[in-house]
Parts: sequence; C-alpha cells; structure tokens
Amino acid sequence: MTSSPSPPGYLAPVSHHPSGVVPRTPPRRLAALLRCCHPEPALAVTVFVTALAVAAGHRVAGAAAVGTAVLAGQLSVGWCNDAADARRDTVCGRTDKPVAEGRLPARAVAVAAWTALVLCVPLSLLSGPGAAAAHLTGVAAGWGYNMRLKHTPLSPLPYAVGFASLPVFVTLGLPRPVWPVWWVVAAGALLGMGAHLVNVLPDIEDDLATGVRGLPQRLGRTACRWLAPSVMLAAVGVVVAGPPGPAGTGGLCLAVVAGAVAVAGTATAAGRGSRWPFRAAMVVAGLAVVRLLGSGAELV
Ligand SMILES: CC(C)=CCC/C(C)=C/CC/C(C)=C/COP(=O)(O)OP(=O)(O)O
Repeated sequence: MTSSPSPPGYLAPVSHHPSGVVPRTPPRRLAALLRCCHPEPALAVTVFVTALAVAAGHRVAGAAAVGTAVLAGQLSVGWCNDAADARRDTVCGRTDKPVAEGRLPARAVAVAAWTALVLCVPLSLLSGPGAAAAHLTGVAAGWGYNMRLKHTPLSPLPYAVGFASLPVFVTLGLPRPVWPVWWVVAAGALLGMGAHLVNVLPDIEDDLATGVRGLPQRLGRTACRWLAPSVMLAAVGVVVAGPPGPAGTGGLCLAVVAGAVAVAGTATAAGRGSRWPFRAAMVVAGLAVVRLLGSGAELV
C-alpha cells in the first residue's frame, strides 16, 4: 500500500490490476470506458445545464452547443479522474472502477480524457469566447482537482469554481452575452462543494489509507455527514430567496422537500460504500435547477 499522493497513474501503459486482464471485445471495452467517466454526475450536470440554457433564453442550437460542450467537459474531467487514481483504486480493490478491476488499461482512459478535453475547446467556443473562457476555467479546475488539489485542504475550491462557471457559461453564451445574477453563481458554487462532500463520504477510509487528504478526509465522516446537507441546503436557500419578491408557497415547499432529501441522504444512509448520499445530492441539485427554471428570466 502506498501513501504517496502522486504521481498520477494515468501514465502507466497497461492495466494496474495484478491479473492484467483486459477484455478484448470492443463493446465490453467501450462499456468499461463509459463506466470510468463517472456517468451519473456527468449526465446529471449535462441535463441540468442544458435545461438552464433553455430557461435562460438560448435557442435550440445554442442550448445544444452548451449541452455538448458541458458533456465533453464532464467526460474529460471524469476520465482524467479515473486515470489519475488508477493505482490508488487498484490498491483499495475498488469494484466500481474498471481500471482497478483490470478491465481497461489506464492509458486508454487517459487518451479518452485528453480527447474529450480537446473536443471541449471548439465545442465551448461555439458559445463565444467569453463563455468558452468561463467553461474552460471550470473544466481546468476539475483537472486541477484530479491532479493535485484533491490532496489538499483546498479540495472544495475546484468544485466551487467548476460549478460556479456553469451559469456564467450559459449566460455569457446568450446572443447578447450578459453576466448571471450573483445568487445563481453562489448557488452553483455551493452545490459543487456539497457534491464534493457527499462524493467523498463513501470512500473516506480508503482515501485516508492511500494518503488522499482533502478537506472532507481531514474533517472526517461524522462532520461531513452534517456539513454536506447543510451546504446543499444553503444552495437551495439561495435559489429560493435569491429572486426578487417573496419566495411563495412553491419555493418554500421545494426548500422543505430538498432539506428532507439532503438530510435523509447522509443522516440515514451514509454507511461505508453507500452511494445514497450522492444520489440524494443529485436530487437536491435537480430541485434547485427546477427552481431556477421557474425563474429563467431572472437569471441575468
Ligand atoms: C465544469 C465543472 C462542473 C467541473 C467539475 C469540477 C470538479 C472538481 C469535478 C471533479 C469530478 C470528479 C470526477 C470527482 C471524483 O472525485 P474522487 O476521485 O474524489 O471520487 P471517486 O473516488 O468517486 O472517483
């Protein structure tokens, strides 16, 4: 077992699994590759941001450009993460990581990450240079997390930057580019930090054993179980209270439901290996986006 936070395992040319077993059939390798991209959050982020783009006033082509750029960015960050973590995931015997199971060489995942990153640049530029700069800053933050910052107390920072960049990408990409209102950006940053806390929860012991010491690992499981729903709730509070005028019954109901889901996700099902905190966080993020969709015209 190694306690070194680096170097990234993506440089290795073959599978890290002791057996070195790599399936030869292309469909199986493709399925394994897709599992490496963190498909659940990648899909959720893409759907949420595309919906936000429609609510903010993008036409079909504009929303499609936003959606494909976000998908490319999320794929690149997700694959980069599994490539960089290959050695540690193998040491921990992670059964949810195809590279650690010997189903795919780390190098293939690294190539996919770089390919998606390269594609992300022109796809982001379809929304204009300012919007592209915002989105690529967020994607760079994700790579920064994977390569270095996840080992430091600053680990929530790239999540905050990455998720805050998304509404900026959407509104700077409008036919008449404009900055989003502050509370949408703040909500994005809070949702990102909440996502970080719930994503780390299931593997906190494995992370500590392999020398990964980001902020959640330093705080410990118990603190994260309470901090995660608090941060997610703060995000919902911002989207409910942010728009001018009273929140209304709908807003208050949404806040109550989101609060119940966020607390249930970590308070009752946060055992080792549980994915429920993360799924609960995605439901909370979805509710926040639903609220944002209702205030589409007020995003700018
Ligand atoms: C534009 C935008 C939204 C950018 C994203 C910002 C960002 C920091 C993303 C991190 C994504 C990721 C794959 C985390 C896995 O973390 P992990 O290695 O701690 O978890 P794991 O063990 O489950 O792979």
